[in-house]
Amino acid sequence: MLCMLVARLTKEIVETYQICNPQFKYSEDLNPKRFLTSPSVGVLNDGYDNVNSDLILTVNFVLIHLEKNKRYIVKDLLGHGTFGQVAKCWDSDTNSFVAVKIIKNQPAYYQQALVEVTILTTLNKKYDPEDKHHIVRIYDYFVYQRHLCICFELLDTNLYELIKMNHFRGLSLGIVQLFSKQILYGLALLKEAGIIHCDLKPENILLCTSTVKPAEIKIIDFGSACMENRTVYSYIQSRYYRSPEVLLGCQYTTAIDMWSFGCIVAELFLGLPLFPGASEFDLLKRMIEILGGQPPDYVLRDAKNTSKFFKCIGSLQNIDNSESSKNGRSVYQALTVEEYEARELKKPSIGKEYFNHMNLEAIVTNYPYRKNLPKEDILKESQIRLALIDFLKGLVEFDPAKRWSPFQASKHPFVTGEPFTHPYKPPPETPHMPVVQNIKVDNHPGGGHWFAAGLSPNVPGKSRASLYSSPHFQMVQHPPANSYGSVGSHGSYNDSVGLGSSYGSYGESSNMFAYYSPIGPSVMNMHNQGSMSMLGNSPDARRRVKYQPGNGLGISPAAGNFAPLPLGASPSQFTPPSSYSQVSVGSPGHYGPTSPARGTSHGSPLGKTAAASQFNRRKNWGHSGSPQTLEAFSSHWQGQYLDSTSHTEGTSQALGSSPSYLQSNSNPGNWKQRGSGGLSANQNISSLMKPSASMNSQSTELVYDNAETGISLPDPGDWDPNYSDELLLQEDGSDESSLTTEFGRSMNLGATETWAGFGRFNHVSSTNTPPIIMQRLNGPSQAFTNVEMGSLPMHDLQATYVPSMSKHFHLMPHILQNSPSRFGYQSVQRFTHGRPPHGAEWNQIKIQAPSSGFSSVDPRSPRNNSFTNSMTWGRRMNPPVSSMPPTSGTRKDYARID
Ligand SMILES: Nc1ncnc2c1ncn2[C@@H]1O[C@H](COP(=O)(O)OP(=O)(O)OP(=O)(O)O)[C@@H](O)[C@H]1O
Repeated sequence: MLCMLVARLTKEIVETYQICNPQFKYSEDLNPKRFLTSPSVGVLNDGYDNVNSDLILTVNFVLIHLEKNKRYIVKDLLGHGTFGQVAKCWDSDTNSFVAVKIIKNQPAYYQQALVEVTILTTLNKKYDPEDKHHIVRIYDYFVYQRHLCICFELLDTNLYELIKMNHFRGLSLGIVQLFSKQILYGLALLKEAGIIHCDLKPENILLCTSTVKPAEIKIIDFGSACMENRTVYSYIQSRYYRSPEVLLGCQYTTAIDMWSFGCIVAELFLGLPLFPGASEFDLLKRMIEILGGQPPDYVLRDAKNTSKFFKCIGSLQNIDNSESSKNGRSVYQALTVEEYEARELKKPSIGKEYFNHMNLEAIVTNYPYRKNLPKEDILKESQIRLALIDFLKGLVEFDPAKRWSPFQASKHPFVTGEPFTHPYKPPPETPHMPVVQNIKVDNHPGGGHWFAAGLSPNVPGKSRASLYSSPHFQMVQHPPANSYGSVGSHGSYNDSVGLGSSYGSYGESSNMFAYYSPIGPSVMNMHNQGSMSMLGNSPDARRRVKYQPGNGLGISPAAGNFAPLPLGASPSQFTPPSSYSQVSVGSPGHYGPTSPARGTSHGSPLGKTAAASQFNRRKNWGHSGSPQTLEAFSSHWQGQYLDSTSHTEGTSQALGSSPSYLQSNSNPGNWKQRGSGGLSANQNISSLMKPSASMNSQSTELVYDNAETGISLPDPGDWDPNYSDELLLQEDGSDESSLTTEFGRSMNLGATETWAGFGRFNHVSSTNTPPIIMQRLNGPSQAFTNVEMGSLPMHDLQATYVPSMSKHFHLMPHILQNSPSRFGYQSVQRFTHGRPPHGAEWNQIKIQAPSSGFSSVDPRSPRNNSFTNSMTWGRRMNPPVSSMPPTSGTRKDYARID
């Protein structure tokens, strides 16, 4: 009887209502909507979009891929980034959940998101068809309601969240080893493809869903990635993970990802970022202190930003490429805080110190051991720690030419599990193509022949020698005249089984580097307005284009040698006056002193607004991810916690459980397990979290030791929601127009054709434009062109271009020069959680006062607000893990590009 009543009042409630009132009619449309997007007021795009140009999502909102007639039903929000929202969606065709990134309805975001589509598609299909390299899979993309939607495999918690769930205590060495290996595997693939991720950090590495691939991770977020031989931006990488060469404004290669990787490995072990610089000055200072060195003189000599951080105390003539600072005597000396202040007329932000020991060895060596670890296990772990120190040294190596490549790092005993007996000497990286012989001149109207000189556009001349000898340098085979853009034929991994094979050219039909767009201009209502240079219209972009120190190219971009091609659409173009008009900037190098942009636009409005939104996101968002993440993950790791001994016995099993490792011996570097080591595949993830006091092999709950919760964490005071224009305000002294144009051209993308206007892209109208955007209203009008995605040498194109792609040429995402990711990097730094000091075990770590309510935070700090809403930021006072709010998908807490 009761059952029937319950059924009537639940399952059959509609019928019950109809019995009570025959007039009653149920309509799903009348149900209250559960909004996932905030703000949820539709003010743009016929009410579909909010003021931020985000599609307003509700639970059960249906995203439709019209061409395929495929429906994705929105169920939850997984995260939010610069580009838009990521929703967990139900794919009824496959009966599975997927993650759909719904890009903001603005052209710059759209264009940049196409870069991610293109790069990922290429990586997936061409380089990793069997999904062995720990790179997220892209399934689909389409435009719905004028939003580009990118469908990915659904992943779980990111590594930052994992560390956070472990109360910012490091993970066990076994898991650090396991994850290191997997990340290296991804990085090896990127290197092979000549792609630099440019934003590698813990929150861009996600665990696979527990049911699919437990204990596997994948690298996400290729929205900032670029081709190694087409590095254009100088403003990349999130600060904590930023490499010295990027910080100094040098040419860079895939080695910058290896630096970030080293920072990540250290953080996985320590639970805290290794270099939590509150500013670039602070970052460099920490690097110098912790690593006990500084960038080599040949790097400093050619770097754009050297004078910002160093003074010259010797003769520059003594610098003989990489040999100069060999004897430890450098002609450069790092500025003190006072000297920096005197030079820059502002105090550098300096963050707190979190480690008592200020060098890498001591920090790792003295990191607290797991409580109650038997002496012999401590001894064993101490040996592995020595291997870790040696491993890290090869990764966070100042000299990019000496920094290990993924292949070299993969052979390190820390990764292979072999006993560590002496400092590791990496095997030589197989040289790629002989550089000069394989270089073909890239013909273009402007006549600049970067590659004729055997140079990547950004290689300062004097650094060439060492760059070539670097394991990271890979000269991409330049396309012969009748092809357009070979990705290169390099076999960098020739350990037992070298790849050694060519990957063909971009022109292959299978190769998605022939950028294409899921939609045509008509869809976006962009109108062909004829050829037009975009360069002058892109004030922001020029500030981010890589500076060209020296004259390594033998060509001065300012000399107008390059083609009069556009730079691309700056996001600033998409914060336009309410009615747009075209500005014709048609000649080479017109981004000059006469440009309204020069000297008048300070920084990126998009960056600033993004920073603000990031701030709000951190402040307001709860954790919407799966609460079972860790438990689910853990459930696949049943077994005893393995001490350091078992580490060396279990790795091969753990990895063996991964098809990647089983099947990858013929892959780059022959990643076959060399020794035993690491983890049991059945190991409980909770037990892997290093400082856990109680390692219950069966428990899926982490048990923490109160004594270990007193660790001081990076201070929330470090975080600054105000975007720093520090880097963006620099006058380069060169005209990057040509440079960027050339970048575009050399990608062999797009034809010289202009599309202008906004169509139905959202404008940010004057009524809802934040003041920071308003400052751009008098700037150049928006117009975006095919050329902004690069100009294709047409003879090359015709020779090899796949006809089916030609219709999409106009939307080739070459516009990445003006990437919103570049513009939108926020000044969000890593949030810090103070915990009460506790326990002698942590005495190597500086203790911060218990921070309930973060009383130690400067009340004037804007950050302070964010910490009053403590739940959003995670817990600070050591509550049990079971009460942790679910965290996946909301990790946007810190360490963005400042
Ligand atoms: N495949 C996925 N599965 C689960 N969650 C995901 C997936 N991809 C992204 N997310 C979540 O969405 C968030 C935003 O994704 P992503 O970093 O790709 O966006 P973005 O706009 O490029 O961010 P950013 O501001 O860092 O550039 C991620 O931090 C993550 O939490």
